[in-house]
Amino acid sequence: MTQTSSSALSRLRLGVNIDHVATIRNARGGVHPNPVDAALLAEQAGADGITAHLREDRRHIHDDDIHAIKAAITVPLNFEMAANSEMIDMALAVRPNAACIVPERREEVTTEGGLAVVGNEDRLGTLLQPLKDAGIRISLFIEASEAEIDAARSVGADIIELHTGRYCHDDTNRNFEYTRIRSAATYAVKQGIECHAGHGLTFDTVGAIAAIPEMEELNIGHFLIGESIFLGLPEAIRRMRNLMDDARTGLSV
Ligand SMILES: CC(=O)[C@@H](O)[C@H](O)COP(=O)(O)O
Ligand SMILES: NCC(=O)COP(=O)(O)O
Repeated sequence: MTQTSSSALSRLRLGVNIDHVATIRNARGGVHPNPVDAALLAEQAGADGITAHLREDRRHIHDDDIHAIKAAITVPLNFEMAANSEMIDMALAVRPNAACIVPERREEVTTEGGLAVVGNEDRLGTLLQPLKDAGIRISLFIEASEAEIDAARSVGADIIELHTGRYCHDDTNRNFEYTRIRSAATYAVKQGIECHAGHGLTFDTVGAIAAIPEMEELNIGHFLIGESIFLGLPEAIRRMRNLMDDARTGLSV
């Protein structure tokens, strides 16, 4: 195995998800804190992209937030959305850099798993074609499995984002979950698909995922917004960025 400096690897991008700034705002039904301000602060602090999830129930991010964020930021917008025609229309109106298709269940507290692409290829392929025609990159938020990666490729996905929730939250099976994610990342890149990861990542869990050489982007939100209460958002981002960079220093491929 050869030692490769981190400079020889593509720089691992950090997408900051600002959903839960809107959660705090909505708690009082007002306008503060403004997710747009958070997105700009994150960009100034070194975020390589902004992620925002317009849920069908609008529990946090609202339609106006998406339009305002897209107009304000200069880094790419990763627009998270459910696989339905309402969100397709929204994505075509906003024209984000990427649309990340995530599963939604109104009763869920947060995303519970990956999108079921296997078995839904025809529906997803047809639904997402207008986004591809518009030049919007297609990202599918999936479980770490070769079958889901193959299905994602068959519907024209440019990117897969591997769900890291169980890896982050299940102390008993963390090694097993890590091995699944690592294998899936290697497989995805061999299939010509860009590999991202996200959900539940913290200062304690980001390192092993960041050290996967095929990983190109991590999307991190809830933990960073929580940490920003204590450290401030720029410092929380700075610490996460340093942990990601440290994890890739001296990587062997
Ligand atoms: C797909 C994912 O893991 C998150 O990006 C998603 O936004 C989680 O949903 P909430 O932000 O509503 O917790
Ligand atoms: N797709 C994952 C994401 O955007 C952020 O997830 P989380 O860090 O808020 O759990």
